[in-house]
Amino acid sequence: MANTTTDDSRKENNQDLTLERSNASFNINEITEIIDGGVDKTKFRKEMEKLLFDDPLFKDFYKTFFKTRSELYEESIARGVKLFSLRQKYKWTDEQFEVIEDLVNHLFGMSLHFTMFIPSLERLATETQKAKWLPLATNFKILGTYAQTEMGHGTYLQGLETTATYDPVTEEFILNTPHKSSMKWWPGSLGKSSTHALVQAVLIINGKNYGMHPFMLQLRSLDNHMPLPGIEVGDIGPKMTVNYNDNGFLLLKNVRIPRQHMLMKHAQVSSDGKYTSSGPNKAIYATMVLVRVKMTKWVHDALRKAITTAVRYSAVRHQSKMDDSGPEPQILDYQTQQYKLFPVLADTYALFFMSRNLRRQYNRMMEDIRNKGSYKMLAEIHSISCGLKGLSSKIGIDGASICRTACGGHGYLMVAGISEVLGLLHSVVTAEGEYTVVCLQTARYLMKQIAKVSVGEVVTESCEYLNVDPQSFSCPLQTPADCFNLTFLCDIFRNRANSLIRSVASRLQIAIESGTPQHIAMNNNLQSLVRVAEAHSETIMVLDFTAAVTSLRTSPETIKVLTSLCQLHALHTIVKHAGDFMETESVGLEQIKWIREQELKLLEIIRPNAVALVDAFDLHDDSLGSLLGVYDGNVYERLYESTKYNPMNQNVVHPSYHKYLKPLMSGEMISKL
Ligand SMILES: CCCCCCCCCCCCCCCCCCCCCC(=O)SCCNC(=O)CCNC(=O)[C@H](O)C(C)(C)COP(=O)(O)OP(=O)(O)OC[C@H]1O[C@@H](n2cnc3c(N)ncnc32)[C@H](O)[C@@H]1OP(=O)(O)O
Ligand SMILES: Cc1cc2nc3c(=O)[nH]c(=O)nc-3n(C[C@H](O)[C@H](O)[C@H](O)COP(=O)(O)OP(=O)(O)OC[C@H]3O[C@@H](n4cnc5c(N)ncnc54)[C@H](O)[C@@H]3O)c2cc1C
Repeated sequence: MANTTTDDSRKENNQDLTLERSNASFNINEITEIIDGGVDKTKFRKEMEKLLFDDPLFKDFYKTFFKTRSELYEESIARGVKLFSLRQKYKWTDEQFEVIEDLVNHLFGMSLHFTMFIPSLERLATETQKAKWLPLATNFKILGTYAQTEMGHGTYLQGLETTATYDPVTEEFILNTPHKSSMKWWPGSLGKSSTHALVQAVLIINGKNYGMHPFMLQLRSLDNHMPLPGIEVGDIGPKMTVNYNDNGFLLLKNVRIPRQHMLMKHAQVSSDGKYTSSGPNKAIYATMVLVRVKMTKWVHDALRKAITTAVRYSAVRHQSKMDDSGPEPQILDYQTQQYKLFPVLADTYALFFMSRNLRRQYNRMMEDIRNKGSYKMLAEIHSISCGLKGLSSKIGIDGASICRTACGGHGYLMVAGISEVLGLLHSVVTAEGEYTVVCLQTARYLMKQIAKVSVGEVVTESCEYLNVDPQSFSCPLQTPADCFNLTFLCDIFRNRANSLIRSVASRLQIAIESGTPQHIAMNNNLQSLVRVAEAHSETIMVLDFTAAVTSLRTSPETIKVLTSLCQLHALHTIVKHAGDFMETESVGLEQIKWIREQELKLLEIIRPNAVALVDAFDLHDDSLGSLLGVYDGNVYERLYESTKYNPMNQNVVHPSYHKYLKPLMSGEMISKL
């Protein structure tokens, strides 16, 4: 039976949805608990939904679509302040706060305070610095952001131009953004809200450039919020989405800060200007790794909203006829609709299991760093998280676009909620490392791993498949039924990635050995390098999903339905990249035909459980933020109701009629020309 997180005061459930729900072959609560992480966590989430969505500040998400930017900003600050106060009152942990962030769609002001500012202090500050700033930050005496990107450089951190020049006489750093291109541009909550910023700037001592380092900078007075001397700060303007957020710009002119305001956990400057460093030189990039890991889960959160909307709407929407004498079918019954939506549904689940595993690996790495001072896993986690952040954002954008179009005209309305999801996903594909750029980081790592294999060195866990010689591989699919064998499918993914990696590595080696300068050889293979990063990341996703479904401790019915999704995720990914799989002889032409047939069979298998599989995400209507995807399915009534909130309908006759249309129609306008 369905969970009861929706607003019961509303109408009767739509009959189609009721029937769909009664047809489910499994207990949706089992999946809900897996996704929440256990019964207690489901209970906590439901309590939080009650707490939040009884409050008008967090209710009826769709009304935000009718607001101006300034109203959106103000409302988001009110939400942020409420959430921060509740966090303190109830002593929510970071993990619990992440649940809250998801419930409210990250739609609250100052979100970077907890997403980046505090984690940066935790990772980059010394114990003394932490003792000073963390209590101020966690008690909201200071509100912070992460200011790294500049107008001229976001990707290439070695090209940053903001300078922090050490003055040993006063024991201060002097901060400057010397050119227009050096101004900080993009940091969230910088424009109007933050009192402080973690500024990444190039450290200069005695004229020597030591590269990017983190500095704590107070931006605004704590009395009246005015910018401090030498600081110009403001909002960068309307964006594709996240318009509630005051992403900002920042210019600095000879702003002096005490020496102790450089975050010195990994690098230190003594009072007489001596530079020392400890730990790996990329340790100052630590916060970016954390956010990339989190983003893979954010993509799952976003995509499950889009797919819930699209599947439920497809179950209540009837259109056209399959058979002249029959009724208009649910659009979900068209094979084409299923082929659009079920692979997205499968991807959404794949994203969940992948992001859960990535987070676990990240947590293990952090434990190693904290307890043993060991950074051994850092390179591996950096490489995996880059590729998976990139891949998940691509899957998210593609999937949400499909959901949008699958909802026809109504899907184009903002109140359908999918455009908002899509816009948010577009921010994820770019922020925290642009897609191509992060893929290339993964590819760089893969090239190093394959070089290790060639000299008999041990490779890291995610690359173990490189130890196999692709020459010894033969496609394990002997019959169409083999296409459902997850062990076979995993081997096929491993072989495709292995072959692609080896072939690019060998092309690079040949080019370099024949005298092509390394940077030219790299550039000539850049697209292939992105492709190997994608292949590697897709392999990880399939392996993670398979490992999860084959080790689940739940009912056979639930395992069965999740296994079908895992199979569909793998088969659909093969079909999307059939060229790659055939080129690497991971599958043959015959197998591709079987895979296509089996994919269609899976649509039929999944169809009876489609609604239950999105219900299992157990999204509260106020979190879903879509009038097409509401739990009760009364879509048309909701759409009509929404016109009441539309400011365009405030006056029956709009003032522009009197100003323009009437004079045109009466001839007055033309006679004036
Ligand atoms: C209905 C509604 C429904 C709605 C539903 C919605 C539901 C929910 C949806 C939720 C949506 C919410 C939306 C909120 C908005 C978004 C907020 C996000 C905030 C974003 C904040 C930011 O955006 S903040 C800025 C991030 N800005 C970058 O991300 C710069 C990229 N650029 C680099 O990151 C470096 O520039 C780059 C390339 C590594 C090269 O760095 P470089 O040049 O120094 O290094 P090289 O390439 O030379 O590499 C040298 C060696 O360093 C190694 N290495 C490099 N990085 C390393 C590292 N991190 N850790 C360890 N090792 C590392 C490498 O592996 C090499 O190792 P080796 O030598 O052994 O090979
Ligand atoms: C919503 C949002 C929120 C953000 N929040 C913050 C924040 O809080 N703090 C902060 O500091 N920053 C923030 N940013 C900035 C963000 O981190 C950068 O925009 C991002 O890292 C991309 O860098 P860029 O803009 O320089 O893109 P560019 O690097 O200019 O990318 C443009 C194109 O150039 C290509 N390209 C660039 N370099 C290479 C290369 N080496 N090889 C191949 N192709 C390349 C890219 O693939 C891309 O196609 C935010 C951005 C967004 C959109």
